[in-house]
Amino acid sequence: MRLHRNLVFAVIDGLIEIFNEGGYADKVIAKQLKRDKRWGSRDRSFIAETTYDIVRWKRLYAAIADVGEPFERKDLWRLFAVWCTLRGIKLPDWPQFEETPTRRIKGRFDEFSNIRKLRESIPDWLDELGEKELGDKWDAEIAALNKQAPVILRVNRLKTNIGELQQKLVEEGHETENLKAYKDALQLQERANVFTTQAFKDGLFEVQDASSQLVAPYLGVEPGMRVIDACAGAGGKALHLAAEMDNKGQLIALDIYANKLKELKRRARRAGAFNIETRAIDSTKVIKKLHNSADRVLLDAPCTGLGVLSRNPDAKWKLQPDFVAKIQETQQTILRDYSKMVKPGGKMVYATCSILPSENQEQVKKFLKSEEGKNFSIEKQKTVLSSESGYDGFYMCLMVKKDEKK
Ligand SMILES: C[S@@+](CC[C@H](N)C(=O)[O-])C[C@H]1O[C@@H](n2cnc3c(N)ncnc32)[C@H](O)[C@@H]1O
Repeated sequence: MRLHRNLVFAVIDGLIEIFNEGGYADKVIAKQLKRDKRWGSRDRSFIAETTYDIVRWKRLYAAIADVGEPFERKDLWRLFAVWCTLRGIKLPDWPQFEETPTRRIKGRFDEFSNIRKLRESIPDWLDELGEKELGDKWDAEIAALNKQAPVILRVNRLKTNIGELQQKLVEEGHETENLKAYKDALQLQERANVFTTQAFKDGLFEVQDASSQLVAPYLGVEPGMRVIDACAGAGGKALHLAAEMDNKGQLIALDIYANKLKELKRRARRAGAFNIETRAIDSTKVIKKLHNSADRVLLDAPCTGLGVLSRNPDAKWKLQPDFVAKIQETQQTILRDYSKMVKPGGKMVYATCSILPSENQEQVKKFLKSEEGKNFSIEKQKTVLSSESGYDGFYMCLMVKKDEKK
């Protein structure tokens, strides 16, 4: 691989913003990619993937390069040199790489491979938490979460079907594989920016991880039902629910952030999902009005996101231990308050994209013991580990509300 100076500069500039200025990797990369209109798809993927890689392996690379935060510019060049050396990429004779100790880099990599928190490049507290919660599964799980996530599409059944979409994508130069265990999923054979395809612009698919695609079907919605997606965000699952309902019935999408719901509406228009109504939760009245009214409620709760580190590696560095405790309180409040919207005999799914039992089955156990939770029982639950599925880590639990009349 030949390194191009302006692309490497874009990576280094991006890393400064992410590591030293608190920028979010996805936003910073999107900004860097706008620097030069002449960059082609290979150039763009070099910038995006290299930046994500160095973010993912920050702790390991910094230990190997013997540099610490806050990073100076020259330190980031050293991290980049480590990235190249470990990939077997020959360093060009640029002044920034003078005196790079290539052999020492390899030696230190071997040395650090015996220490999990360095090998897997994670903060001490996260390594301790993962081991405490997952025991001997943590080793394989964190290794899986450090792999680059594949690109998975969800075919929009409101507009097309798997075979038709595959054909359209072939015509636009993208081969996909049918994932048999996931009824609506296609995996891209080669990474590409599919958002620029006509098929995407026509709303024929969404980009959505395979594990995430299990959640909407888990709720068992049917056309004609009244369904509430209480933490709908920008609507990944809401769009899937609308397709599962065949656009029939009422789907109320709630969130505390109106701007996310605005984005949901835009995506719904593109997807041809017409039965979604959005409501921002700006007071407790919004929820009260919906008490005992829904056949199905989805609680896709805010969480640590520890199941989706593959696609969001900078969460390893942005996440703080006190946030873990805080978000767990929010999850319990959401379970308590929003479960009241389920009507007697109705069902609810509590889901997270976390792999921590304390955000998942432990939260459900606690809820079932509470005043409101006494009305519910578990119908089924599923823990998806990234190390076992090859996709994101997820949890989902389907609960039924008692119907006293029966
Ligand atoms: C896991 S994300 C949802 C992702 C979304 N369902 C999807 O599939 O694209 C959790 C969402 O919960 C929202 N949220 C956080 N606190 C909330 C609360 N107290 N009530 C409702 N929504 C909340 C966040 O704004 C965020 O959009």
